[in-house]
Amino acid sequence: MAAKTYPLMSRREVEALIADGRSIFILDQHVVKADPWLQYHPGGDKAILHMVGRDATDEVTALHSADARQQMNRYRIGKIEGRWANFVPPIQGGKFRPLSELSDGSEEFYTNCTTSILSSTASSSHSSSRAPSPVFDDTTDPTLRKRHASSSENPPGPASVSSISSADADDGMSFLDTLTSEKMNLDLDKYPSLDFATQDTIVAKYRDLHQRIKDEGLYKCSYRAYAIEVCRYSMLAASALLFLHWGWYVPSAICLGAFWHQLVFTAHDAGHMGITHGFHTDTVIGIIIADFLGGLSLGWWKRNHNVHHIITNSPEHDPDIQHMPFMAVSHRLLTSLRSTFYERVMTYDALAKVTLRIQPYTYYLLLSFGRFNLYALSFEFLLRGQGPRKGPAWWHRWLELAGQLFFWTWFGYGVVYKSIPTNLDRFVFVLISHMVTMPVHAQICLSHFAMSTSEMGPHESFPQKMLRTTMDIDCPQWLDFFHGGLQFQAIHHLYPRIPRHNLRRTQRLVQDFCNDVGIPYALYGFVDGNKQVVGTLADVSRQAAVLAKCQQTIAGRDDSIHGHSH
Ligand code: HEM
Repeated sequence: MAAKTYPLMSRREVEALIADGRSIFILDQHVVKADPWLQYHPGGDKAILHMVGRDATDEVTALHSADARQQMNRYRIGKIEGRWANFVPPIQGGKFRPLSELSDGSEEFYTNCTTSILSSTASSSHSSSRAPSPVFDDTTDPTLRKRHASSSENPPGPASVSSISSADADDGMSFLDTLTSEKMNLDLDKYPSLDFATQDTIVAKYRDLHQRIKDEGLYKCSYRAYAIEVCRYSMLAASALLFLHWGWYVPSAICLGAFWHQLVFTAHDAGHMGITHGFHTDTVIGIIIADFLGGLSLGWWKRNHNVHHIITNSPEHDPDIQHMPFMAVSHRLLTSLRSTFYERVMTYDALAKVTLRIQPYTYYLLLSFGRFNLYALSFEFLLRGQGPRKGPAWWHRWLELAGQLFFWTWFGYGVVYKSIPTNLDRFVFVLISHMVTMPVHAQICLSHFAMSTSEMGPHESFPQKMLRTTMDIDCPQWLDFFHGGLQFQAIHHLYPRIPRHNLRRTQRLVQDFCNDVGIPYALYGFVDGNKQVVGTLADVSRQAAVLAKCQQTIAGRDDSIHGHSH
């Protein structure tokens, strides 16, 4: 059968369709209109909305099976010629012009490219994607943008508060804007240029590497490695039951916590289709682990995590770094940003002003109670039906609800209520078993909290963004079971469906790739990585203190002006 041909579409035509409310992205040089599929999409609508107006080829390849990719052909409406220049998607504040506004032409095409880069730092909390950017607003051609002379001398890590001059700091917003510029400049210095030629080379090499990974069989799951995992899980579960039977509640709680801690890693693998690579099979494995054995919703986690993988470390869009009012890893959260994931303003309120000031000290304590919060979020997700209600994943919610019933029966009724005699013992058992899972929460935060949260615009390639916002943890191979594959986050973000037990082998290939294209590969020891995270929290805490001072000064100045005028 002859391959279907599609009409050639200009960037301007695509822009006009998006202005008209269509959800359009580019895949393999084709224009894909996803509107009819949005409500059926197992990955949720937000995952697609963050790709509108962009070339989504690398994101789509990373996150889908070959079958799903095949399905996307049904939604093709045209093709494009040449290099696609990404727009800022509407969900991120991008503005699109209907056809009537301007006619098509090369000059406008050029303006459009430039505009979308200039608007790169526009946040969804701004009314327009064309808000001036502190770094790019005096730039006319992004492809000509100069790297900073001092690039190699800049220390890694966040800009220090002391580097902000008092002139900048004389009002709160200019202080925060200066910080934003500083951090973006650090990234511009540290990472390859965002011009099209450089980014295209990175993408081409990233795709070559993907082919090599496939050729080397690194997508093949090691079932032997999972058999060892299952033995470990079974031993922990059996020990928890045995100790419970003997009335040794504390050792039992520790074993149960360790069992949950370990299970999370396999649920994560399954959630990424990283075991059998079958969407439904892996999801069912994930639901059995997360819901039936752990009482947490896999669907809730996927909904968050899918978006996190697409716009990693974006303060407005990535739910994994949105923990206001308890924690903030970016000074930008001090401006009450609007979360496009939660669809609400993350107010920097009176409570946040207190909690963020002490966040480096409360961080691990908060993480210790993380699992309780996850129950609440799971219930909300399942009861409100926030997951896909139609399409291939419609029934996952019902299986999850059955899983919740099962969990609260065996754990809530069977273990806590029936097997433990006193309320005090029950309380201690629940507390310890849940707090023992803290390292997994720390591990998740570790990968991203100390990495850049700067938005570098729509033309940054997928691999560069993933490596700029994610760090890996160096550990000896025998400790891999403790980190559960999450120590290879950067590699996992580049290729999320690679089975966990092959990530160590993939690491060497990725390191070569990074050296080749000049992207720094962030690799820290476990302790050093944690120090970086606490350092970032301390930085934001100090920035909050400076902001408060700026605001006090302004309030004082206003009062005295007011006083004089009377
Ligand atoms: C018309 C376009 C699309 C179709 C037909 C489609 C189809 C699918 C299908 C069938 C799955 C199930 C997993 C699989 O079999 O691979 C899936 C999952 C997923 N899709 Fe899409 N997709 C589309 C566009 C996108 C876009 C643009 C993104 C953003 C990068 C995206 C992100 C995801 C994610 C993150 C998952 C994982 C869901 C999970 O495991 O819970 N999809 N998609």
